[in-house]
Amino acid sequence: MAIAWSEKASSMEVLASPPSLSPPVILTQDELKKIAAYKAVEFVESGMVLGLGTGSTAKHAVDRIGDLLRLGKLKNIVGIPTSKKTQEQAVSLGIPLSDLDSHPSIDLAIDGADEVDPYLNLVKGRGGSLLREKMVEGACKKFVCIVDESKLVNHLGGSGLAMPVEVVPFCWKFTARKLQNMFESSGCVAKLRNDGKGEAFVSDNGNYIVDLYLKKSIGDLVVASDGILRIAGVVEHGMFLDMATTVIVAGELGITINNK
Ligand SMILES: O=C(CO)[C@H](O)[C@H](O)COP(=O)(O)O
Repeated sequence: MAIAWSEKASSMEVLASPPSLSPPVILTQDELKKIAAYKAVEFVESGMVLGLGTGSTAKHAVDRIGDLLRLGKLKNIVGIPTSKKTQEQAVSLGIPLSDLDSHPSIDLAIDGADEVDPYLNLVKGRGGSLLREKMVEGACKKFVCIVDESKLVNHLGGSGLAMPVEVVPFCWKFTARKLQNMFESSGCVAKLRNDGKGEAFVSDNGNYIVDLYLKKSIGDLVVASDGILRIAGVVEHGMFLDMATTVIVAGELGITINNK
């Protein structure tokens, strides 16, 4: 049976509230992201192999890990970055890096998300790194997702923002049309993502991203996922179903930790 975040909220523990000050402190979205990220880094222990996420929320976590390494509070960390951008950030912070070939089992990954439903299914990839994120986070014993409360939705696609699908550049219009037709009854419009300079956005893997905009729920998520992956030309999609083991949500009322 479908549930909504508002129903779930009554059963969630608020772990930390901002201090009660007068006048009330309004935290920015970025401050909330940082609070969630710092909380997640409390799960990190010396000696761990860590999946390092991508995006403005994950960036705070990577910064924090770098700080703790520099201060000697964490030791012997190996990071597995989920994008070239995170790789550059981690190198600049002196975090030792490796890859899935050498470290096929990861202790813990920390990453953001674009949407989180009440079952802790996610949409990821508005930053364009969904393939590497799915590979790394799929290899994790624990995947802690960190979001501010604006990312909570009652069903995936519910924010009205993009549901990303990574496709090969070859005949991308053909693939985009197939995707749009597949979700026609959900009012789907498929658009090629651009890089903001008039060209197609190209992922770290040399692929394009087709963003699906949905007016209605796409129904059964496993059926939708399987359907998308059966289209030749699709590399991966941004639905992360049953992957997050914990979602940390930072909001004006404090932090909630939601475990699978
Ligand atoms: O999936 C992602 C990148 O591919 C990001 O984690 C997601 O887009 C959230 O980004 P942000 O933390 O900047 O809101």
